[in-house]
Amino acid sequence: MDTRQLCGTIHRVTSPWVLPSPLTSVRSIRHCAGLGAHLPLNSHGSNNYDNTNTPRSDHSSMGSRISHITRVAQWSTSRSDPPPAPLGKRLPVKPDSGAVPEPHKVFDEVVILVKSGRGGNGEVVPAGRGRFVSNHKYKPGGNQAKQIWLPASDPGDGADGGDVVLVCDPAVDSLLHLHQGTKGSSASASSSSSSSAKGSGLAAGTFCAPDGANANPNTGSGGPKRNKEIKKARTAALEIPVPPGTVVKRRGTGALLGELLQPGQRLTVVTGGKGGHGVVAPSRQQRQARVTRAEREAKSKGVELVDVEDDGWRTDSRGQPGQQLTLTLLLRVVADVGLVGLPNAGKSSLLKALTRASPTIAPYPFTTLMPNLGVMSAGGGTNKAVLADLPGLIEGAHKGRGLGRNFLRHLRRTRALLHVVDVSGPDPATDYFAVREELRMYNPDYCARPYVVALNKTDLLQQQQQQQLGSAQLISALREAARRQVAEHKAGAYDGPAPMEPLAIVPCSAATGEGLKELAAALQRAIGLSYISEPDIVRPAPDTLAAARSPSQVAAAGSADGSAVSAAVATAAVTADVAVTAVTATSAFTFSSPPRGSPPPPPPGWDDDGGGGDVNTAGRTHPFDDAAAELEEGEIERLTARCQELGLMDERGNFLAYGPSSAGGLETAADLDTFEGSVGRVHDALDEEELSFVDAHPPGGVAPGDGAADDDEWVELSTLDEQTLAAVLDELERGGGGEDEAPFDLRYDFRMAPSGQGKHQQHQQQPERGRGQRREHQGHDDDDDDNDSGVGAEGVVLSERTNAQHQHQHQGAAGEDGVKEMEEGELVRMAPSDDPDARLLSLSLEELLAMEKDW
Ligand SMILES: Nc1nc2c(ncn2[C@@H]2O[C@H](COP(=O)(O)OP(=O)(O)OP(=O)(O)O)[C@@H](O)[C@H]2O)c(=O)[nH]1
Ligand SMILES: [Mg+2]
Repeated sequence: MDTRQLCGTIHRVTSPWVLPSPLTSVRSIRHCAGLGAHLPLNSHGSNNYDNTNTPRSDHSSMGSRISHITRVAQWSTSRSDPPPAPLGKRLPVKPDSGAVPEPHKVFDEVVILVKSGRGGNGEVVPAGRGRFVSNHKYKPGGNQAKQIWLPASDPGDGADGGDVVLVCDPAVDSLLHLHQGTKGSSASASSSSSSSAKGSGLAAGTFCAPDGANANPNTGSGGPKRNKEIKKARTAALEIPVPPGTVVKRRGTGALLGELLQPGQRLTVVTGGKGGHGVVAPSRQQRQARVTRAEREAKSKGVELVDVEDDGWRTDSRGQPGQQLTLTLLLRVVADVGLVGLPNAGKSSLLKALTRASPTIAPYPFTTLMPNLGVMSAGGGTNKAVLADLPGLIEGAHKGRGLGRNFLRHLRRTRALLHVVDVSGPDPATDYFAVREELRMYNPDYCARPYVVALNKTDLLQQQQQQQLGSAQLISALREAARRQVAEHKAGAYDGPAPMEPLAIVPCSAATGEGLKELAAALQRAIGLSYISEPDIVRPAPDTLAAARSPSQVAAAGSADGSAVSAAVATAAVTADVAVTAVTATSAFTFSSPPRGSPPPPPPGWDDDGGGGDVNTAGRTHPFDDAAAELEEGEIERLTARCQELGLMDERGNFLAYGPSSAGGLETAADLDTFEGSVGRVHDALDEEELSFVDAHPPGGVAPGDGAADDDEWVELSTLDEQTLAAVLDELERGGGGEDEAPFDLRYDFRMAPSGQGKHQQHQQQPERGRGQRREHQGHDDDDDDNDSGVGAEGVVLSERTNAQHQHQHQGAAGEDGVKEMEEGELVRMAPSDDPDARLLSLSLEELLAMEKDW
C-alpha cells in the first residue's frame, strides 16, 4: 500500500486536530513509521508536522506517548512557538515535499466575511414612448396577444440584492464547514478575508449572496410593473447553516449580533442592496426646456448658471450596493448535561453507554478533541436529554492548558454537569476536586449548577473485590472535597455564586452498565433543578423539557420492576448524605435533595422584585421563592391535603416526623418536588390555621383585640377582618402615642401584644417564617413577660429582631432575650433580608426535615 494513501486515511480520522484517533490508526501509524522515509501526508497532501501537532506514531512506550500528547495539547493553544518535539524518535520530514501546510482549523470558532448582493438596476425608458413587451400570460393558441404595449410611464424596478442569512440547523454540529473557502456568486471576494483571521487558524471564508437582477421586461426578472401585477423579482438569500448554539459577533467591535439557538431560527446578518427604480428618462426636448427655464431664472436673479444637468433619474435607476461584514461565529454547544472530568475518565464511554452516540473511545488522554452530543432517552423514550461529552480537563485548563479553555466555554449552555471520576485511579477525590477547581476558576457559575458525580469503572474495583468498601470511602472523600469548596466560598476566598454539592454520587460502570439507570435518573433530576432559563436552551423536541421534569422520567429510569436499588447506589446515597433512596412496593428510584448550604443566587434574568420572590423575565417563578409567593385562594387547603395524601401530615395538619426512612411515602420524584416546593407554603398554611385556632379560642375566652386580653393573648393582625383590624390599629395607635408612630404596612404580619399588660415585646412575623420560629417566639415572649415590669395600661411596645438577636435567642438565651426594646409605641419594620428565617425555604430538604423533626 502506498504510504501516502495510508496516512491520508489517518489524517481524515483525526481532522480537524491532527492527533490521530487512537486505536483506529495506531497500526497504520506504526506501519508508516516502519516505512520510515516518508512523512505521513494528510488527505490534502500536507504533512502533519507543519500543523499544530506531531504524530505520536513511533513512541515506544505508552507513557512517553501520553506525556507527549499532553505537551502537544498544552502547546496547542499558543501557536506562536514551534510545536514541542516528540519524546521518541521523530519521523524524518521530507525536505522537498513542497506540501502546503494545512491551516489549523477550529471547529467551534470561525471568522467569515459575508456580502449581500447589490440591487439590480431599474429600467430606464425614454419619456413619451411606450414599447412592446412580451406577455407572460400568453399561451400559443390562446386569444391573447403575444406582446403587449407597455406605456413608458411604467418601467420596471431592479430586484433587491440577496441577503445573507444564518440558519440554525440541528443537522450541523460544528463550524468546520465554514472554514472552507468561498460560497456564493462573487468568488473573487474571498481574497478580501482578513489576514489576521487566517493567521489565527480561523481563516475567513467568504460568503456572497447573489446580486439582484436588473429590470428586464423581456425575461420578467426585475420585470415591469404592468398594472402592478408583475412584482419586483425576488433574489434568493444566501443561507448559511450553523449549528444550534452559534453566537454571532461582529469582528473588530465584538458587538453581539445575535445567537442561533432554536432549530430553524434565522438571523439576517447583511441585507441586500435595494433594487433601482424604473425611471422615465427625460426626452431631449424636456432636458432642453429645463435648461432654458433655468437660464431664464438665473438671468432674472442675476446669478451665473453653472450646470443644469439633472441626472437624478439615472441615479435612481441604479441598484444600491450590498453590505459586507466580517463576522466571528462562536459555537457553544447546547446540551442539557455537560460531561466533565480528567482525560481518560470514561466520559465518552459513559456517553456511549447512556445514549446512542458512538464517540471515539480509547485508553489515551485527549481522545475526544471536539464535543460529542448524544440524546439520552429514559422513561420509555418519551423524555430526552442532550448530553455533551467534552474533551478532558487537566489542571490549568482554565488558563488554557490542555484543550481546556476552548472547551470550557461549551459548558455555558448546559443545564447540569456530570462529573466523571475514574474510580480506579490512585486518588479519585483529588481528581474530582481538581476538575471542580478548574471549573470554578474558569467560571464560578459552572460550580453553582446542579451536578451528579459518576464514579466510573467500578468494574475494575470489583475485580479487586473492593467495591463496597472503596465506594463508601471514596464517596466520603468526594463529599469532603465538595464541602471544601463550599467552605472556601463561605469564608470569602472567592466571589461568585456559591458552589453546589453533588446531587448524587453514583457508582457505575460504562463497561458493564451497572448503575447507569440510577445515573440517568439522577441526571434527569439535576436537569429539572437547573436554574438555567428555558429559552436559552435548544430542546430536541418542544415537550421534552416538561417531560424531563416529570416524575415518570426518574421513576422509569429506576428499577421499574420494583427491585431494590443496587447496593452500591444505596450505599452511595446514604453515605453521600444528600440522596434519599426510596423503595416502594411498585417502584424504586433515587432522588436527591438540593444540596446543603445557601442556594445559588438567582441567575441573570431573575430579577428580584423587591418583595421576596424572584420572577424571571419569562414570568416563571424561581424554584425557591414559593414561600414568598402569595397564597392563592384554596392553596392552603390544597397543599395541606396534598401533604396528608403523601403521608407527611396527619389529619389535624401536623407534620409527621419523617426522614429518609419514611420517605417511601413519596411515590414519585414529583411528589418530592411538590413537597420541596410547597413545604414553605404548607408551613404558612399551618401557621394560619394555628393562629385562627388561637384567635377563635383565646386563652381565658377573651376575644382578640378587645383590650382585655390576657398576657398570653397574641393577635395576628393579618387574620383579622378589615373592620376589626381598623379598630385594633386605632387602639394600637392611641396606646402607642399616636402621631409619632411609623405608618403601618400591612404587608407585614405584626404580632401585637394587647394593651393592659406590662412592657410587652411586639414581634413582627415574617410571612415566610415557619412554625418552629413561631414557637421560639412564643417561648421568648413568655420570658419577656416574666421579666417585664408593667407600664401603663395603654402601653404597647413593638420590637425589632435583628439577625444576631435571633441567633442569640435561638441558642436559648431567652433571659437576656436579645430583643431590642423599643420606645413605647414605636413600630419597627424589619426587612426580610435581615432575618435568616425569612429565607426558610433556602434550606435544603434535609435541613427542613431535621427542623421539622425537632419541632
Ligand atoms: N474497565 C472499564 N474501562 C472503562 C470504563 N469506562 C471507560 N473505560 C476505558 O477507559 C478508557 C478511556 O475511556 P474514554 O471514554 O475514551 O475516556 P474519556 O474520558 O472520554 O477520555 P478523553 O476523551 O481522552 O478525555 C477506554 O479505554 C475505555 O475503554 C469502565 O467503566 N470500565
Ligand atoms: Mg473522550
